[in-house]
Amino acid sequence: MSDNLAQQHCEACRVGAPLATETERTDWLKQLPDWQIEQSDGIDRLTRQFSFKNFVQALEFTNQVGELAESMAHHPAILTEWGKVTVSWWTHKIKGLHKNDFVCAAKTDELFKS
Ligand SMILES: C[C@H](O)[C@H](O)[C@H]1CNC2=NC(N)=NC(=O)C2=N1
Repeated sequence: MSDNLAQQHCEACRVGAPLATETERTDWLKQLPDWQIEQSDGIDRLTRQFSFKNFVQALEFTNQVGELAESMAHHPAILTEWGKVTVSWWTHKIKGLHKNDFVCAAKTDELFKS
C-alpha cells in the first residue's frame, strides 16, 4: 500500500507532468473508497458526493474545500446543492489525473471527517 496520501503535498502543476498510471490509480484508489473515476469532456476526474443536513452545512464545506484548494494551488470543480456537495479533482494542465488529484481527494475526505 502506498504511503498515506492525506499527509502528502501537491507538487507544482506543470505541462508535461506524468499522468497517473493504471497501477498507481488502482493503488491510490484503495485509500479513496468513496471516490470514483468518471470521464467528463473526455477527461478522467476523481469525483465524490458528500451529504449534509442542509444548504448552510454544504456551503461551509464548500468553502473549506476552496481554502484547501488555494493552499495547494490546485483546484477542483465543486457543485454545491441543498444537502449535497460534489467535488471533482483533475489536473487541467495535463487534461487528466495526476498524483496531486489523489492527494487532494484524500485531504478532502479529511476535511469531511473533521
Ligand atoms: C497558474 C495556476 O497556478 C495554475 O493554472 C494552476 C491553478 N490550479 C490548478 N488546478 C488544477 N486542478 N489543475 C491545474 O492544472 C491547475 N493549475
